[in-house]
Amino acid sequence: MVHTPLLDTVKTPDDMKDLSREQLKQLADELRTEVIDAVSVTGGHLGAGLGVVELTVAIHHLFNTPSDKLIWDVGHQCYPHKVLTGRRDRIRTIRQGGGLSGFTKRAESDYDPFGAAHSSTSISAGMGFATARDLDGREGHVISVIGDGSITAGMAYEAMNNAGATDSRQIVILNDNDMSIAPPVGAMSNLLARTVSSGGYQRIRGMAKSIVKDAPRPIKSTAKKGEEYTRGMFTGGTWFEELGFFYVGPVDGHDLDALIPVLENVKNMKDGPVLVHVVTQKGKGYAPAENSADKYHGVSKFNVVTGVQSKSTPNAPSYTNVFADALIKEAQKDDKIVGITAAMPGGTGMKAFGEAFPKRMFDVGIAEQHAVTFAGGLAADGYKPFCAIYSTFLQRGYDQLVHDIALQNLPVRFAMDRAGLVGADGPTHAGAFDIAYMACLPNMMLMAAADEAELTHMVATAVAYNEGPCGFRYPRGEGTGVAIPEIGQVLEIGKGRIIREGSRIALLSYGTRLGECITAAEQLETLGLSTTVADARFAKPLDSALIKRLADEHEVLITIEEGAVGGFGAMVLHDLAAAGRLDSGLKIRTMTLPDIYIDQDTPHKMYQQAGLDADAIVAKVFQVLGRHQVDTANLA
Ligand SMILES: Cc1ncc(C[n+]2csc(CCOP(=O)(O)OP(=O)(O)O)c2C)c(N)n1
Ligand SMILES: CC(=O)[C@@H](O)[C@H](O)COP(=O)(O)O
Ligand SMILES: [Mg+2]
Repeated sequence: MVHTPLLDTVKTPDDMKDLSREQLKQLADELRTEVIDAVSVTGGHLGAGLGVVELTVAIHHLFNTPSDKLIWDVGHQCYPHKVLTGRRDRIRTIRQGGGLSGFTKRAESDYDPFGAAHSSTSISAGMGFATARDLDGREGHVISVIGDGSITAGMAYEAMNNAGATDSRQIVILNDNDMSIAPPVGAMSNLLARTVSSGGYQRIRGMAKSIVKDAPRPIKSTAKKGEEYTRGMFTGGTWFEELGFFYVGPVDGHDLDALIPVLENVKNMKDGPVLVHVVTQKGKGYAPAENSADKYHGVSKFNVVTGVQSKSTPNAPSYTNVFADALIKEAQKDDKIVGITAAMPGGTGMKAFGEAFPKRMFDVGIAEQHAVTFAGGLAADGYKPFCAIYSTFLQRGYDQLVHDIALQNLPVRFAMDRAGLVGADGPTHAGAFDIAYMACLPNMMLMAAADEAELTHMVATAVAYNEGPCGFRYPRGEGTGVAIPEIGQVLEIGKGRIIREGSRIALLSYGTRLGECITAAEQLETLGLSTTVADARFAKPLDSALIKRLADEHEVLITIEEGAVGGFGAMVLHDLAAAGRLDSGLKIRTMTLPDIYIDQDTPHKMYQQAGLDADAIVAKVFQVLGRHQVDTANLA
């Protein structure tokens, strides 16, 4: 049991207001211990939270949350914030079914004024709060905390460009730990590194003098030195100031003696946006995190003493690894293949690709919009770009998909990882919509892998398909354990396959629900219902001949997919309607994710809740036939 005498007295941030500096330091230590202990039993995002313990304490000590609005970018660093804001009793439920979300969530607490999980939204949202406050003539502060990784995304620049031209009071805290999930990339990252390493550059203007007047001596002398620097010096401060922000920093984000006076002065500023550049260490205060390459960005349960994470032995390779291996093999034969990731080299398998082909892999930072159009340019000039982006994050590049890729019919290949429900990350990360948002685009060719072997074939098919853009989707986690071919075979475009032949019920699967369909078919068979199972492979172009055959030769046709309404099932309905096949007595149903956001749980339970497992398929068949499942005697 963790010994936290001071933390025990903090039920809400109000209990922190009168704490002395020494007590706040003790509180930070206890808070760090509590977060480490909690994540050791739940797993989750750890390194980012450890890096902002002091910052979280300082903000809640100084500002009047929840009346003042505190907006965490991404929200993966919010565990210390949750502990201090009345959720400590549930912190060991974080990311579990029925428990706290792993991100900030409006429905969860008044202290989470804006939900997140996708990055780089906090400055825009903060500006919205600041503007609403100003329009109402209210008082109060708006604080957005954004990381050095997240500030690389276009949306953050759009927000700064807008906010910097106003005199609306808004505080942006740039939490610079020189890390994204992987090491950060890009010119902004270089600029921040130069800014931090240049140390005593801080330029002082009238306001900054008051900012440093309460600061401890080392900061004061740094600031004084800063006065002597010439105006044209190239520093991060200059850059943000050119954009209209009052820049303060860099400040040691683990030193409450530095942080509190600086934030206190910033709090007293009257007009305009201010950016406080805080330097922190990801994983701070926990040696295994500090010393690991990924700073314990996301961990499974672990032993607090050793830092060793529990690892379940996989039964099969992950889809991500199968994709990466297949692409590497294809790239050995075809030097036009290049890989692109938007700050997720490990998660998408692009790290392995980059190790095999250092000059042919591009990590563009958190910049999905740019990644898509960058791929478009490469494709337009003869390359075969594989843009590997999680389904949920590709949403951010949607106009680029439409306008830059599909409309121009450019052969960019979209490898859409994390398709379907993902588990602990919950609804923000569910790959729910890509079938619908991709299938409606003219020129787009679309596939979904039913297992690892199919994924290998789809990689080969995507390499061979140069007529226009295409996408293929596959889920998070391990595959089914089927044998993986050494090299994939090129599939016939728009042709599905029959997995098992039956006569009365037809199950048409798109993606990895195929296994559940086969299980359901076996159950139905034992109940006397002869069932065909087909794997559509393609959502676009659809295998109209296969669909027609299933419709013509069966009493019931059910489509199943790991996606939202408006996706594969809707495509099949359109196809049948166009062929006049909905005018007759065909009993057709579409099984999709329900039209709700499903909270985090194990993927198994989430699919159960979604009604997309074998039992639900069997139940659906009985419902269509108008029979109760227990009434098995007269089924055949
Ligand atoms: C739009 C989007 N793309 C990718 C991600 C995945 N992602 C989550 S956190 C993260 C790194 C963020 O780095 P930074 O903002 O510096 O925060 P840190 O983890 O270093 O505290 C990434 C790439 C995301 N959440 N949203
Ligand atoms: C916060 C965030 O967006 C990532 O850290 C994400 O949680 C990673 O998900 P995977 O574990 O599926 O790579
Ligand atoms: Mg960072």
